[in-house]
Amino acid sequence: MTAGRKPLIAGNWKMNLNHLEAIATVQKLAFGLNDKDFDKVEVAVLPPYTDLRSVQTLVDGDRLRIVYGAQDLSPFDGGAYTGEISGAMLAKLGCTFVVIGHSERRQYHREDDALVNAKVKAAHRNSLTPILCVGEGLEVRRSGGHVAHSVAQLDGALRDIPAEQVASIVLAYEPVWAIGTGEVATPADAQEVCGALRARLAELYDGEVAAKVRILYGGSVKSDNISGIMAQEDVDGALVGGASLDPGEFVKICRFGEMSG
Ligand SMILES: O=C[C@H](O)COP(=O)(O)O
Repeated sequence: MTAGRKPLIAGNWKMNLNHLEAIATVQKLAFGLNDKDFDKVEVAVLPPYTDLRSVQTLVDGDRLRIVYGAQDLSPFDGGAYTGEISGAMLAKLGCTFVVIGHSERRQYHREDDALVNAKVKAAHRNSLTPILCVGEGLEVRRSGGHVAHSVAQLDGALRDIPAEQVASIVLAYEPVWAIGTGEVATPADAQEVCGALRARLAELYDGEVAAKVRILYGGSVKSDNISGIMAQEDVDGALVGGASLDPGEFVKICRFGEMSG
């Protein structure tokens, strides 16, 4: 965490919580985060598509300082693509963010770097901020190729994306072996790859662009390990899966700076 980049804690609900559960969850989050001086951290929720309208109504109606986004989008802006959701539809629902290239999309839906790149472009066409995920599996980690692997995914995702668009992007380093396993990367592991991603941005663009980009860590983040992760220079927040489904725990994660010991 470095002054100048506002920390972002984003809860990726994955395929959990229907729209009624979403309303109850956001209400509990709002209750836990509603003091006026809690503005040092940007808090986002990333619900399933079917929850977005309910979340929008709640956030707008109660003027909550919680932003929200989707977990994926189509690379196309409209047309005969059964089952797809366009960036324009998400923008109309007031989404700020959209997750792109999550390892579960890469693994279960065979998304490759070219498709991830097309989705980043679709997000920008529709004024959505990508939360672009990269990260290695266990075999790559064991072979020592984790930095090169994550940097290569970054290169593929950002092909032909101009500097002014990259500056507003959010990156998320999520080692696949740490997702939903309870196996959290050490703060030093997180810093190693997040630092390498920032250095690569400086090479591809320049230091000014690299310094603006927020880089999150994701993988078994909980209230008892967030502080060590956030203490790292190049880690600007967290992409939280399982722990974001428990509003009490998610509030504690968002309030990481207030925890003692
Ligand atoms: O998008 C979130 C990540 O996949 C992390 O999930 P997790 O916190 O359940 O390990």
